[in-house]
Amino acid sequence: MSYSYSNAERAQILVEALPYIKKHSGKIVVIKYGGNAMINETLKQQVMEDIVLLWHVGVKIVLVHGGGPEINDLMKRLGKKAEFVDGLRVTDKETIDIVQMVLAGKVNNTLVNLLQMQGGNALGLSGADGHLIKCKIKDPRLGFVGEVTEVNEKPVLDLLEKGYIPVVSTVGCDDQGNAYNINGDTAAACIAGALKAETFILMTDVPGILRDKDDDKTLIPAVTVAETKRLKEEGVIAGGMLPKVKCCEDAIEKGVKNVIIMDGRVPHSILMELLTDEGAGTMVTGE
Ligand SMILES: Nc1ncnc2c1ncn2[C@@H]1O[C@H](COP(=O)(O)OP(=O)(O)O)[C@@H](O)[C@H]1O
Ligand SMILES: CC(=O)N[C@@H](CCC(=O)OP(=O)(O)O)C(=O)O
Repeated sequence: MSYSYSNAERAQILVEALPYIKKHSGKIVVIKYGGNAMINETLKQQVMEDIVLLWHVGVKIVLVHGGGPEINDLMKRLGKKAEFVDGLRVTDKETIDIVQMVLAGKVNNTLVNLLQMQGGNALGLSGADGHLIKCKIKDPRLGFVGEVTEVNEKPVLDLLEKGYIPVVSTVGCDDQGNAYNINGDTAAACIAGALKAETFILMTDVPGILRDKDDDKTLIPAVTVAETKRLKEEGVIAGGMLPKVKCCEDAIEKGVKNVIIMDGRVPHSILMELLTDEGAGTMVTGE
């Protein structure tokens, strides 16, 4: 989309971003990207543009991605039925191979490529690289689904230090070399926590935490962890939002300053959140 702004208006818009650029430059921002926001090619392109723009102004971006719909797609093509228990994919031996191929292979490569096409310098790694994500079996009934036991943030810090955008797929491994499938939100929250990120952005398919989940106009722009606990007790936060909010709480407990649940379907929502006073989605903070 292009707008008919005068040059003076364009300059004014850029100047208005200056305090926000100063605020975030040099800080670590972890972005969890996945789900439907990753299916739409135009939206995907816009997310990559946002990331590269922020990277150019000195924000230390770490992109952690899922790819559930793409795993479903390959499973279907291979004639395998996808099965979920409490939102987690039942992952047998064959499925973990598919998960690795899709997440650490196709999706990771594609995102690295797209970032580089926008002029960014990206480097892909999986949770198995550099012992980034260690895990153990979460529940034997789920097969190779990993529960994160340890995050070694050093490889990510090294890449940030060298000026790269690390792009992380959420496959982990144990000391015996078994690969595990980890839920994208959970893995991203663990990485954000280990990095003590300034900001952790969780992209989803709803505007944020809503007071009435069927009414987008009831968006709650900001909540504290104490308030999320109350909203859960009241039943306002339920269903798929429950594990998401748990990820926010865990990340904050580990030292992340702000977590933002935002709508990945809104074009340039990342820039709106970080570089304007409009904000986007729900910001969760410790107090
Ligand atoms: N208070 C709430 N605000 C927003 N969404 C909520 C709320 N309570 C429950 N939900 C449900 O949570 C879902 C988001 O979780 P989910 O679909 O698992 O996200 P994703 O696919 O991005 O991981 C929404 O589609 C909505 O149905
Ligand atoms: C254990 C488990 O369920 N893992 C997820 C990992 C991918 C993911 O989380 O993808 P999104 O972020 O796109 O949802 C899965 O297999 O679908």
